[in-house]
Amino acid sequence: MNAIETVNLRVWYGNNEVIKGVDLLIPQNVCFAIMGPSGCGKSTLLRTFNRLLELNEIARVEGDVKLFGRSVYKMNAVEVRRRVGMVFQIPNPFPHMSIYDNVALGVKYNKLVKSKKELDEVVEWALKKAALWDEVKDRLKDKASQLSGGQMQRLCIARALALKPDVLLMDEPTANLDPVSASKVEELIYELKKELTIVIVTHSPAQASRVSDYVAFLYMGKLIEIGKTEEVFENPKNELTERYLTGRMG
Ligand SMILES: Nc1ncnc2c1ncn2[C@@H]1O[C@H](COP(=O)(O)OP(=O)(O)OP(=O)(O)O)[C@@H](O)[C@H]1O
Repeated sequence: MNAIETVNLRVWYGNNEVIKGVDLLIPQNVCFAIMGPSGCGKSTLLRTFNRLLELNEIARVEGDVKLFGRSVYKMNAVEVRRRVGMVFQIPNPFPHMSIYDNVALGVKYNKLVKSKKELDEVVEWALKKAALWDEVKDRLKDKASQLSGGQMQRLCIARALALKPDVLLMDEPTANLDPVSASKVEELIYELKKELTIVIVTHSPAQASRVSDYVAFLYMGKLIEIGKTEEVFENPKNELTERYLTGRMG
């Protein structure tokens, strides 16, 4: 079964149609990249997957998004957002909260544990999964704002993982990181996709080719091409894809 499926998905902001009938299938346990030039609708598409888009009052969605075969619109929105975690372009931990609380908060809110001991275990587990534990284990009470940008982004990944999601959405997760921190996040993606499905938005073809198994090329709200990353990069079927991959598109 596919992790995510969209069926004739359309999105408008007011009268402006920005996603124009997208059908795509995202298999389980892969890293799936959505690439395309600025403004083509990548972030908008991603935000339909966990129903985050409906928090925007002027956004209107038509069509369907299925999570493991079930329409997300027939599920509880809070449950959808627990199962489909998200990491953003600018690391957004709660800066005044401790490192520990940043990870623990959602776990408590979703009542996923019964005791403090269990909570400690989940926090440790998530920080280990996000490859941050060794750097923070002796300073869990420090404020998140005291971390570096790269550490903050891994903290946000830990915060999402602590809810044990099936899918992790990453919207340009390395765009604001230095190269070393960015490659740490890319290594993490490689490890994490063994256990969950990752959908990453990137405007960098190089990053898509490094991290993803499948790739979709979006252009002006339309899905131009989709396939195994190797095949799309080696032999793009659409001229627009080729122009994008060879840097001949703005
Ligand atoms: N909150 C909003 N209100 C109105 N229009 C919006 C809103 N967010 C995005 N748009 C418009 O929708 C279109 C798609 O934007 P979106 O952010 O999804 O593209 P993107 O491919 O992720 O771009 P980028 O790579 O620059 O982040 C753009 O024309 C943008 O101006």
